[in-house]
Amino acid sequence: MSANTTVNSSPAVEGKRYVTLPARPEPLRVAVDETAIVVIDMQNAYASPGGYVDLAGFDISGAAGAIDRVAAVLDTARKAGVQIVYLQNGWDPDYAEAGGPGSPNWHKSNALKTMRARPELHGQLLARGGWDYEIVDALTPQPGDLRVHKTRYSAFFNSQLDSTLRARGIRNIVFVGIATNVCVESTLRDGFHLEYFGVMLEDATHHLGPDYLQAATVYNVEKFFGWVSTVPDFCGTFGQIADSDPATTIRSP
Ligand SMILES: C/C(=C/NC(N)=O)C(=O)O
Repeated sequence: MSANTTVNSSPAVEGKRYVTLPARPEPLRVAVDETAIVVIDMQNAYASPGGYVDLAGFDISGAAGAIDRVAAVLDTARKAGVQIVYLQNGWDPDYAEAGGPGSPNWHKSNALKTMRARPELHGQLLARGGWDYEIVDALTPQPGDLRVHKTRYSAFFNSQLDSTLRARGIRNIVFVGIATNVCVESTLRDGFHLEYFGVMLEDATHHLGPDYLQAATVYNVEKFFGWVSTVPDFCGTFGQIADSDPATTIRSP
């Protein structure tokens, strides 16, 4: 397929609204009501000073800009009638869901490691019900948005995400959130294997670690697992339609 040929994620059906999102490596034509925004872990843990990744020593200076750009995406999506699904990463307050020493998560989770190194933080990081687990104030979910809890990096693992999306006929997922190279990429990859068309808005994501990790995920998504687009392109495309706007509806010839 040539680099500029538009990819259709589903056959055209009369009465449905379609848009063509500029993306790399190809523009992607999607049905609006088969598309969801999946907001990965825009929680205080990952995006606020004093949250888990800040306390664990990661640079979160890029998170504030990501919050603003995610807010713009969500505003446009709501006006276009696109379903929004918020993922929240974490565990029960007793950390039973985190797994014990028999789980690799217990050994690799930087939140758990930080709490073991600083016992005064025990019970505060990524615990459901606490400030760290909550979505940042600027992105508070609105009526009609959905929230899905997850306990590992991939939002598809042991969660209700797949059934939540399938029940609503979603085939296309537009990903925003943190961290590009961990939970965003893990979820987009698993989505690919579950037959979802994944689009990452590169400027509405933020990575953890060196800058080359953002570039690496962008490369992986563009080359192997999905499509890469931007906030201006998403807002420019979906901003042209309002909920139930007939202008983009496919009609029989
Ligand atoms: C490192 C990390 C990443 N999470 C994410 N939301 O990408 C974690 O949860 O510990």
